[in-house]
Amino acid sequence: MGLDVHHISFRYGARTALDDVSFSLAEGRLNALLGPNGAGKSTLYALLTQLFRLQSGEIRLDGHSIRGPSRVLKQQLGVVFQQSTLDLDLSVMQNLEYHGALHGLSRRQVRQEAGSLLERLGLGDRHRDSIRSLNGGHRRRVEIARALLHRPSILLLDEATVGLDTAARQAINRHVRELCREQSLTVLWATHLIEEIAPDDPVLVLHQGRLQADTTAERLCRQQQVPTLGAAFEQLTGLRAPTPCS
Ligand SMILES: Nc1ncnc2c1ncn2[C@@H]1O[C@H](COP(=O)(O)OP(=O)(O)OP(=O)(O)O)[C@@H](O)[C@H]1O
Repeated sequence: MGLDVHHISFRYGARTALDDVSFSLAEGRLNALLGPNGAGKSTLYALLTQLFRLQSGEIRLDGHSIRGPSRVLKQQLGVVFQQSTLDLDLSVMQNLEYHGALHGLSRRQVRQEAGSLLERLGLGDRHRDSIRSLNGGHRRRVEIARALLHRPSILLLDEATVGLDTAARQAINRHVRELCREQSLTVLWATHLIEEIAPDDPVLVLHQGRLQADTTAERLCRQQQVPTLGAAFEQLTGLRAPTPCS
């Protein structure tokens, strides 16, 4: 399922958060959305998920323009926001069941789907555990499982690995790449961490609301005539590429 963003601009009063942004997601791939703080990533996610109304431009799903609240878009998108929305006192499965009910799935459907998703995400034995008892990396994986429960074809992750240690970040990155490969899942992976991006990943670089690059990481390095994506990022934004804290 193709997702295109076509000439989107968005303002908060006098402040421009997105300025004429257009791109198409590569299907079945992890599309990295790289941008420093304040680049406009969260605003873009709020528009894609229809949390905010478009001010100008359009979103197209498989070539069809989405106008107004769309059930089709809702069905095709799975979303993991920056802030966790899991209920800490409920179990992993209860959290998934609650979300499934919102999407009209029966308990049985949820249990079937959740079983294989949790297995795939390395949480096969944690169904009954409360969210509170899980570490940050495992909570993130539950959120990914929850986002995929209704079988969307596109997964939007907004800084999904923020605050996690290196091992947990790498594990989540690996799991998401497996889902792309094995299920042709299309992913938009917003990050400010260069190290999460592979050389052949499609990369969108957003800075001050403008799309500065739409290519693969290796092509971007060639275009900018620099050896690393970090150096290309610095050249495009004038900012040092952030490195993880741990
Ligand atoms: N509610 C708001 N009111 C006014 N300005 C806002 C609001 N939300 C965001 N902005 C501004 O819009 C721009 C884009 O912000 P946005 O949160 O989309 O960026 P971001 O790339 O997600 O940043 P971060 O990584 O820090 O979350 C920034 O200049 C920000 O200050």
